[in-house]
Amino acid sequence: MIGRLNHVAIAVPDLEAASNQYRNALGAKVGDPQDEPDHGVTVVFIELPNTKIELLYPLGDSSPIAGFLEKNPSGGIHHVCYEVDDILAARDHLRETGARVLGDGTPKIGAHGKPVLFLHPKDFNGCLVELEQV
Ligand SMILES: CC[C@H](C(=O)O)C(=O)SCCNC(=O)CCNC(=O)[C@H](O)C(C)(C)COP(=O)(O)OP(=O)(O)OC[C@H]1O[C@@H](n2cnc3c(N)ncnc32)[C@H](O)[C@@H]1OP(=O)(O)O
Ligand SMILES: [Co+2]
Repeated sequence: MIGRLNHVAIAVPDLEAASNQYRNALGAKVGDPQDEPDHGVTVVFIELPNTKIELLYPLGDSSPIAGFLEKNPSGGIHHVCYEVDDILAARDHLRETGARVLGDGTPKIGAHGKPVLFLHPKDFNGCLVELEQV
């Protein structure tokens, strides 16, 4: 069911500093910050030859990543995103396996304009999993 690794997301305490570090120290192709108010984050995408890095910074006062950054003030890997062909079929299958789909199970439109869902980290070895329909 899951396909390519679409991105690895890193929550950062300073989006500009992290962007400059990837651009200057790591020589990566770094995009511009993109506010995603529906998700409570500002994101910066870094294009790699085989996947993307998604830098995340809280946006607004009820960001879902605020708690993560409080616990990890230097930042840290926040989630991985796998691609799926059919996100509703994936959701229903995962629910049948007992996995918790976060929210009410209705996909939201993510940063790439595609439907996304999240699976609880406690059900996937402490790793927050995002699914993106491509
Ligand atoms: C623009 C969209 C973009 C895209 O790719 O298109 C995005 O990726 S948006 C990304 C931001 N949105 C989300 O992350 C939505 C899904 N996340 C959530 O709903 C929350 O972050 C949640 C429920 C995973 C955790 O929320 P919170 O930290 O407030 O809850 P708890 O403190 O109760 O945490 C419960 C338990 O889980 C551990 N935890 C929390 N976050 C993570 C994480 N990222 N990775 C691994 N584990 C995580 C936390 O430490 C708690 O564990 P415990 O042992 O009980 O302390
Ligand atoms: Co993501």
